[in-house]
Amino acid sequence: MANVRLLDIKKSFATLRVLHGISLDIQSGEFISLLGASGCGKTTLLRIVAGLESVSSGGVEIDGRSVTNLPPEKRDIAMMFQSYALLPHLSVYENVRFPLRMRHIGSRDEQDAQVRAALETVQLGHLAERRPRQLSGGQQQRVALARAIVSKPKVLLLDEPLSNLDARLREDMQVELIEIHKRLGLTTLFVTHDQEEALSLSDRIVLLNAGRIEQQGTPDDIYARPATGFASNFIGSANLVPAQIIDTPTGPAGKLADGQLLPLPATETTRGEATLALRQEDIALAATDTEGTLKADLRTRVFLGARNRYVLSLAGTTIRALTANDVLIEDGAPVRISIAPERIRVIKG
Ligand SMILES: Nc1ncnc2c1ncn2[C@@H]1O[C@H](COP(=O)(O)OP(=O)(O)OP(=O)(O)O)[C@@H](O)[C@H]1O
Repeated sequence: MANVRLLDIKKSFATLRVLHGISLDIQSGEFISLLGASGCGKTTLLRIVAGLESVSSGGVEIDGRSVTNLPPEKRDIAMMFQSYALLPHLSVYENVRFPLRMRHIGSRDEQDAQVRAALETVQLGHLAERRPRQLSGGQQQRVALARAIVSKPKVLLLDEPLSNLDARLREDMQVELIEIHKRLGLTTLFVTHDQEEALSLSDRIVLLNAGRIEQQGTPDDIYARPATGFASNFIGSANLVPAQIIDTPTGPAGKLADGQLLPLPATETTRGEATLALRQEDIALAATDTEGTLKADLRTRVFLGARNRYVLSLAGTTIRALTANDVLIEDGAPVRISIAPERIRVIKG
């Protein structure tokens, strides 16, 4: 276990500036997700921590010691990639032993004990003699994980390790990753563009936007209090609706472009131009005009199995609402929506 410090890391590829000054303190044993859209610089940052990429400026410290100029093998870090990169001609056992062999770690007996322990951790002890092609995608992924943890690294770097798995397997592996992390307590930096994955796995989420940290916090924090429009949109896929925040006899409200009023909590202090962030899952739909509901136009319904996603037009803005699949509203029918005032986030300006 080790703490990791990223010190004002900047990185350019020729004229392309990819990272604009990333500073981050990662506590020993912490599980951090780097979350962001494709191309925002997540992988580049991870490769810099691993030593596979140089910095343009700034540095990396592990346990208070600068590793900025150390090669990957001197950093005590293991990295697992999206493609598992298993060696096809070696057995599962030999794939996992590979890093120990390459770095001459331990005697043959010690290596054997470490490989067996790593395979047990990922529950693959019984498949040690198989070749990678004789395994399912999920099993191959576990071999890659065993290979990453076999040398007992101080820091584990995971670059979208679950993205090649189908939805069901992915959920299973998420649970396993949480359990393995708890058991081994490795400081872990996990790259993903999947907000649900980040929310379910991490102690802390670091949201990256175009090479900068947009926001960081615990999953609860980031989900409940996205600081910017970008964060709202990215986490929880909120709808962003422009509004004028005004006082009404019953308290503050968001006045939408068509004049409809959306009540806000009494504690809301913003006034004037703002954006309302409305979470898809917080929007309730009704077919009848009851008090406190707003009129919207139904554009389409997308059946998602357990849920429905309704695409609506609210005061000229397209919004999406995620509901249980028993809320059935006919296409073309008038729709009313409501949303609990305390669930609405007001973003200034
Ligand atoms: N070796 C390189 N040479 C030139 N440009 C690069 C290099 N590596 C990455 N880039 C560019 O840097 C930017 C950030 O890439 P990076 O792979 O870090 O993004 P990412 O957030 O991990 O995206 P993804 O989720 O798609 O992997 C991209 O515009 C990419 O094209």
